[in-house]
Amino acid sequence: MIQLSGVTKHYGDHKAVDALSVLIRESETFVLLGTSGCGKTTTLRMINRLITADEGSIEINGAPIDSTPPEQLRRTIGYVMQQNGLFPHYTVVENIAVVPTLLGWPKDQIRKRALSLMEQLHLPANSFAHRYPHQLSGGQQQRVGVARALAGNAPILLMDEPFGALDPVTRSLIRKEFMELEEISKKTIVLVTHDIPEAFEMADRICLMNKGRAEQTGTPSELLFSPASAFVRSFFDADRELLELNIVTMRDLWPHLGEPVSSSDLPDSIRQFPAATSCWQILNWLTGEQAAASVSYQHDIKMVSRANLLQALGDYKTSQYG
Ligand SMILES: Nc1ncnc2c1ncn2[C@@H]1O[C@H](COP(=O)(O)OP(=O)(O)OP(=O)(O)O)[C@@H](O)[C@H]1O
Repeated sequence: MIQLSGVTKHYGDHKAVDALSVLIRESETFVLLGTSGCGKTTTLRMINRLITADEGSIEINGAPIDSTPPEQLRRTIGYVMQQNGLFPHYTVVENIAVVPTLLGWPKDQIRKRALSLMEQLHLPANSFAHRYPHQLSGGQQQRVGVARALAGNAPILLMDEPFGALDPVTRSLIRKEFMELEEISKKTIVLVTHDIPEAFEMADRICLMNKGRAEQTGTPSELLFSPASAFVRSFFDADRELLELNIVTMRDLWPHLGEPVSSSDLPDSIRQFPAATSCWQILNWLTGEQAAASVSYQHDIKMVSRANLLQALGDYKTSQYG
């Protein structure tokens, strides 16, 4: 758990972060979202003491961060930088090994950990282990950056626009691979991004920042459907339809769909989706030859066509936005 209370940072007369209070829960992915210059990176870097707050306090599991020397604190907090921040004269393995080495792990344990991370991050050791950062593509460098941040098994991971420098295809691929890593699910992750779809895809909760302040903190669904201010509402306007399709699941639409059917009435060929499936995924399936899909929830099954899905989505949105 990370608690920021009334945290403020000035640069000269400019308040980069202004009395920010947020509680980041254990094992959640918490996204700091906002336009350029709103104070996201400054906030992130205050958590691992790369920047010192002028006012307010930051606690990790109830202990003020300034009660631990910065170097020691940073060994318990992984950090992925925007431009990977790899050491240019270290090989891939040496870069990944930095924190475990500082932690005094035995050599073979370090090597084993580095090789296992390389495998998980799709960097085969036989071709990548001894390369230097300049011999890697941007996507590969970013994978090494992630591996390095994970290597020491830190319970907290800070990520500053980790996929920001990549092209959209690589970006979405690496993001997906990252989210599938098993060890990620147990970590408390604080991620900085200005990319709204990325925030929605990754976040358990989002803090939308504006001029150093938190405009609203909540789940993606809360921010989208129950904006706390005109700023929050307009921030999502350009992406609203796509976000809605991605965020609303068949479970949400369940009361707005037709009556359940008996499984014996279903054609053999019909594809069945779980209720956690998003509207976007079902609509993509229904764009082909498919006229209908079925959705299961608890012990019931319902049929959906494109038309009744869109109708149910319209009803759901009316009930949410009012
Ligand atoms: N070292 C510094 N000296 C002076 N001003 C700074 C410094 N670092 C950041 N700032 C200013 O503080 C504000 C917040 O910067 P910060 O990097 O936290 O924003 P951000 O939301 O992360 O932006 P971006 O998405 O562009 O990285 C900006 O106005 C920036 O110009």
